[in-house]
Amino acid sequence: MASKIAFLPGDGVGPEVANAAKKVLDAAAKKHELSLEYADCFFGGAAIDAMGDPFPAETKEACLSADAIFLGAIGGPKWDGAKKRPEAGLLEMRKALGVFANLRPVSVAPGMEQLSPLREERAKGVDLLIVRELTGGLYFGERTEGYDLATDQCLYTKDEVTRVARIAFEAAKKRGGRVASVDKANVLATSRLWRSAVKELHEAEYKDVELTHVLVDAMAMKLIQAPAEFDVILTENLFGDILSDEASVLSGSIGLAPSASLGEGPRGLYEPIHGSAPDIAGQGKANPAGAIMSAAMLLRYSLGESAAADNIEAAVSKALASGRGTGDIGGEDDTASFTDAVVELI
Ligand SMILES: NC(=O)c1ccc[n+]([C@@H]2O[C@H](COP(=O)([O-])OP(=O)(O)OC[C@H]3O[C@@H](n4cnc5c(N)ncnc54)[C@H](O)[C@@H]3O)[C@@H](O)[C@H]2O)c1
Ligand SMILES: CC(C)[C@H](C(=O)O)[C@@H](O)C(=O)O
Ligand SMILES: [Mg+2]
Repeated sequence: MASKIAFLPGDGVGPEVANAAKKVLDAAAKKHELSLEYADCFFGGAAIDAMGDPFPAETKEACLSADAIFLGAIGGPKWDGAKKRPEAGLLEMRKALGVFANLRPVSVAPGMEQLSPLREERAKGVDLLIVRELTGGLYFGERTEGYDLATDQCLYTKDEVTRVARIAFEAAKKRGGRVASVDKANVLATSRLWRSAVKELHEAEYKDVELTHVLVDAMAMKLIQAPAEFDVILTENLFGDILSDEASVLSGSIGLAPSASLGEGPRGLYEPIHGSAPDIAGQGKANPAGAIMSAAMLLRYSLGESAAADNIEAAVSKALASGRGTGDIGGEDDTASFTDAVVELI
């Protein structure tokens, strides 16, 4: 039976990188004899234009009945004044899918240190996984918005912290065995709850994993100063959003960074971590590697096809190692020619 993928290209460079990922997925499917069926859906600004809502009921239904959801990117200045912005649609979708754990891996492959802005010793051996809580915290609290006063509520329950911490500890057991939990416990009540819930779970079930607690401002510094020291970085929604954009640049460009958002079951949401990049949209300049690697994560986590996922990841690494790449990493490819190079290697 065919695996069903809800396919949401979105806005700006979203469709450019999503179509690149689809091309690579199709090549991997052919090679590994997988049957994939796509349901094309309106989402984000494109859905506001077509249907008046960034997350229309039809799209929600297609996502909920799919095995996996693939998203390009959404948003852009065109919809800044919209009553319900594309970004609100994205938050609503993550909540509706129950994908509370967002995995954002960042690594610098041996020999690829020259792509990193750190360029030297510090970039060597960087291999980290950010586990970002995705359906709680400031992004989902109540808001009030007036002319001279606005508020955003930050709320976490212990259960919300424990379930995402468990994902981080389990991931660490399969990687380097270390978790750095990031919070702002010197100021925020939600961070003190975060720290005590993480400690309690560690004490009860994961004593074999090394756990440290790092304040978020210090982590912003350490990610530049000594990024190779870290293995799994566990953190709440807002901090994870910011630190993952920062960490992505360690490998050369935000355009290289993939993500998987997972909940209780195998169904997941896969998207590069970057946005719609309005400054380069429509010019064929977007780096599709993050979207392509997100497609690999889809095969691995939602469809259980790890051989096909390995094949895609190896093809991207090989293409990059041979000097192929888009302009953001100093290469001469456009989106299409880099994608073709990856397809060729598959
Ligand atoms: N998941 C998502 O869909 C998502 C994520 C982040 C931002 N956004 C939205 O995207 C819009 C633009 O946001 P922004 O400009 O702050 O962030 P952005 O990630 O779109 O772009 C930041 C910078 O990175 C560059 N960049 C991004 N993706 C790239 C790629 N694939 N290849 C090469 N360069 C790339 C851009 O050109 C830009 O200079 C906003 O509306 C924002 O809300 C959406
Ligand atoms: C667009 C925005 C809502 C989104 C987020 O903050 O989660 C984006 O920045 C991301 O990282 O996926
Ligand atoms: Mg972000």
